[in-house]
Amino acid sequence: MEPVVELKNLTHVYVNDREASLAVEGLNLTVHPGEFISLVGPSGCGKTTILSMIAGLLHPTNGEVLVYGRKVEGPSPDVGYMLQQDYLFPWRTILQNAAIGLEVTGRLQRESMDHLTQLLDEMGLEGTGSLYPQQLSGGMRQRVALVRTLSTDPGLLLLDEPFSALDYQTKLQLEDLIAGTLREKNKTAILVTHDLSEAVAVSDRVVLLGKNPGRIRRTFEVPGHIRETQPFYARKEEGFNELFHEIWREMESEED
Ligand SMILES: Nc1ncnc2c1ncn2[C@@H]1O[C@H](COP(=O)(O)OP(=O)(O)OP(=O)(O)O)[C@@H](O)[C@H]1O
Repeated sequence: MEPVVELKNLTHVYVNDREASLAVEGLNLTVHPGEFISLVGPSGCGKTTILSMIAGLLHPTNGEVLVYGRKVEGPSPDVGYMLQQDYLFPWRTILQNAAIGLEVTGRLQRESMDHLTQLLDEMGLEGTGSLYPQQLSGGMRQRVALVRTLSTDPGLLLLDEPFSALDYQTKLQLEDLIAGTLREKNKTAILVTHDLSEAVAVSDRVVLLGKNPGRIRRTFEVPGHIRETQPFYARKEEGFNELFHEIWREMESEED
C-alpha cells in the first residue's frame, strides 16, 4: 500500500535578519495507512516544524514531503491539524464552530448539519450544538475541535499536543476517545507530545528526535498487545513501563 506520508531528507533552516538556525536536518520517515505515530524529543528538537512542513504551512529548505504520493505545496483537505488550543470562535455556536472546516472549503451543504450533529453525539457532546464555547469545559471544547477537524474527512491527522492544556483525568479520557475514534475511522495520525507515557499508550511507533538540529535518534515499535489495548488500560500492560523507561533513558542520554 502506498505510504500516507514520506519525508525525504527533510531539512529546515529558519532565517531572520541576523541569523540562520538549523531546526531539522536530513530527516527520513515513512508513515503507512492507518498508523499512529508519535514524535517525541526534547524541547526545540523540531517537532512542530516537522508537522508544519507536512501540513504545507512551511516549505522545507531541502528535501521533500509527500502526502498520498503527492509533493506538498500548501495546505490540503487530505490533512487535518489539531492544536493544543481549540481556537473556537466565541461568537459562534458549537455547531457553527464545528462547521467552519466545511464552510471554508466550500463543502457546507444542508445535510452537513445532520452529519456534524451525529459527530458531536459520537464525541459525547449531545445537545451542545446551540451552546457557545464559553459554556463548555476545556475537554468538551477540545472534542468540538476534533469534530471540526474530522468534518472534512481528512485521511491524515496531525495532532500537536492536543491534550497538554487539559487536567490529567480529562486528558486520559480524551486520549481514549481520540485514539479510539481515529482507529475506528481508519485514519493515519502523527502526534507531537512531551508525554512519553501518552506516546506509548496511543501509538504504533514512537519516533524519538534528538536536538541541535532535529534528527531521528531512534524509533521504538510498540508491542502489539499494548497497541490493541485502550490507552488508559495500556499503561497497565506488561512491557509498558519497560518501553517507557527505555525511551526515557535514550532521551536523557543525549549528549549533544
Ligand atoms: N519562526 C521561527 N524562527 C526562528 N527559529 C524558530 C522558529 N520556530 C522555531 N524555531 C526554532 O527551531 C527549533 C525547532 O523548533 P520547534 O518549535 O519545531 O521545536 P519543538 O520540538 O516543537 O519544540 P517544543 O517541544 O518546545 O514545542 C528551535 O530551536 C526553535 O527555537
